[in-house]
Amino acid sequence: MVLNPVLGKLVSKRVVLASASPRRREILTNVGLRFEVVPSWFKETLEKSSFTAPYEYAVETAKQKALEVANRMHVKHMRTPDVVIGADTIVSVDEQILEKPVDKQDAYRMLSRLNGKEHSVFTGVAIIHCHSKDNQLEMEITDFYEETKVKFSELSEELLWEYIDSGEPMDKAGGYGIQALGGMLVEYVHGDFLNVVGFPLNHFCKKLAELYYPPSKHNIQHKKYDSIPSVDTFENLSDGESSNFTEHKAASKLDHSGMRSSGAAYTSGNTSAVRTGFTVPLENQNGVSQSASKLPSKILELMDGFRASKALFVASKLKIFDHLKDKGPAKAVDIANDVGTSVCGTERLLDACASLGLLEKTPQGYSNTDSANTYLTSDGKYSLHGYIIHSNDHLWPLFTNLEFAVKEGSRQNHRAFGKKADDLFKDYYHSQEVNQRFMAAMHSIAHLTARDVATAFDLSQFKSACDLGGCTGALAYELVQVYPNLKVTVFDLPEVIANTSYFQPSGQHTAPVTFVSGDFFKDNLPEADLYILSRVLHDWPDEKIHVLLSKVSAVCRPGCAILLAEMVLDDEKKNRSTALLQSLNMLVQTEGKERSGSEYQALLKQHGFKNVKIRITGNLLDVILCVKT
Ligand SMILES: O=c1[nH]cc([C@@H]2O[C@H](COP(=O)(O)OP(=O)(O)OP(=O)(O)O)[C@@H](O)[C@H]2O)c(=O)[nH]1
Repeated sequence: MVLNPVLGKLVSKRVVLASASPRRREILTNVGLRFEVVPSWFKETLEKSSFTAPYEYAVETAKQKALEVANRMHVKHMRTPDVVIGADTIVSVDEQILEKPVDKQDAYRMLSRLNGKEHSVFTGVAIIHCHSKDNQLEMEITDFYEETKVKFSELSEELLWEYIDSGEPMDKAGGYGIQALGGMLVEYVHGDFLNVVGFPLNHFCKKLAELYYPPSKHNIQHKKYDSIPSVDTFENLSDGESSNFTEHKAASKLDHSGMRSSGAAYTSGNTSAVRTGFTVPLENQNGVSQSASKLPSKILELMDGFRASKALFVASKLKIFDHLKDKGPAKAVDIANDVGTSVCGTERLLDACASLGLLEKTPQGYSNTDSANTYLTSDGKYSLHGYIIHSNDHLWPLFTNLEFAVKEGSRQNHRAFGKKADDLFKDYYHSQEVNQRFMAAMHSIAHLTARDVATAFDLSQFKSACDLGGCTGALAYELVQVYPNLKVTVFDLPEVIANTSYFQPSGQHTAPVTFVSGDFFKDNLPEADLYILSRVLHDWPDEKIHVLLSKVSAVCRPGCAILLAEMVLDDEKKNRSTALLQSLNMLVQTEGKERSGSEYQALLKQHGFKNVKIRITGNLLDVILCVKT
């Protein structure tokens, strides 16, 4: 017997679970679903950086798992299944995706990242309805995801290792099993518990309800374009309703966006129109209502992108995150009084920030989320405040001239700021304020990426390094921490070196870092075993890069090396939107661009750097190392 009528719709169908996960099997068996298990052979190796959000990665992997099984079963002339279900669970923390650990060290790395913090668990699910027609496999794919927030307590090293030694982490996303020993690590769970375990049962049933019980014609005609979901719960549905999946398909096939064709992704509790995934009435010019497919959520998200960015920028400029770190939770009226803004405007800004996941809103007032405390307050080690202010004050005016930049193929500083600087960096150095703002922005990104850049390769063979254009020294300080025998010289323009003292870390690691002023295009370069160019080459056109690389090559002895830190594009330049948007960013303000691994290889080769190694770090900067032979 199946308690839920929605699951009853699957009773007569051949259902296949394309997963080896014993937890998924158990969750679905427990609710009376009858199915076969055919584990997917799809390797979970999709390029993570090509997805703009972690849930997209989980959804795509789930889809590929299910597709592989559907195709394999069809090709092998086994009876084609009616429904194939695939799922993929990932953990997302600090913009990183964690899957199952490969060994104990990996489990330790993951659990240490989660320690004392909140993270998100996403499970992507794909439901594929299959039909075999003239021996051709036809498929209708529905996909969705669910997000659950989980917070770990502060855990000691000893406890972490004891847990790792239990063996439990090894086949679990993020390295823990919330349903067993791992439950002891968890302080709270916000959202669907089973989603963390590996399968969002509630959302799955709602999705089936949407598929098998689409809204009746009567309901559709009376709904407004922006109506909330037509199927919000599945409990009150009875088998007596007259619709079926095939009827619904005919109405839902259109997707004017050209984007994913079914199953708009949404989080639980979000009741926007996107959530329905159903036909909604649109009136044509004659006032006759016609069916359109679900809303093009990705396009709508992109259309809204600039509003979300600006809300973040303004909240940062007003130092709302600093304020809430000290005084939260606080009411809108108190925040408005303290920062000197209108109550009505502040309240809307705070609500928008809460909806974007930057703040939490409770009856006590607004408070920072963990990631706002870490990244959005102005004084934290990993603060992005400097870069956000730079984005608002410098990049935003440049980007408003993107159309000119694309038409003319050149930077737009003259339009954005009313003056044409011959030298790229002159813009920054004409005022102390702008200079410090730019340095703070570079410092933010350098801090966030420094550990991954420093550890992408083993650099312990080098005794001295010179960070050309090393700005505030953030990478240099990280390097001397990771490699205690290394001495690093930061070489940058006099205007930069004059302002570095503000960014110096306190503590005993300052001695192996020295600052030397000079222009790497004109002056002699300091002697070193390792020359570092982090976010430098992307500022310049190839001709200028050749000037710089030939200077580095001339002072680089055999056995010495060059290390580049840049966003490395894939060779076809089609995947990594962060890097491709960064390349537009370089267009509006420099003569440079982001380049692919092969392009960097070709540039280096011309200057005697041959054995080029590239590491994609998963962070904002990738690393290229080449030892001169
Ligand atoms: O708290 C828990 N979190 C996660 C799990 C289990 O972790 C894995 C996640 O891995 P994946 O989604 O890749 O699924 P696989 O096990 O590899 O099986 P597939 O055949 O579907 O690829 C999943 O098993 C979760 O159940 C957990 O148990 N507790």
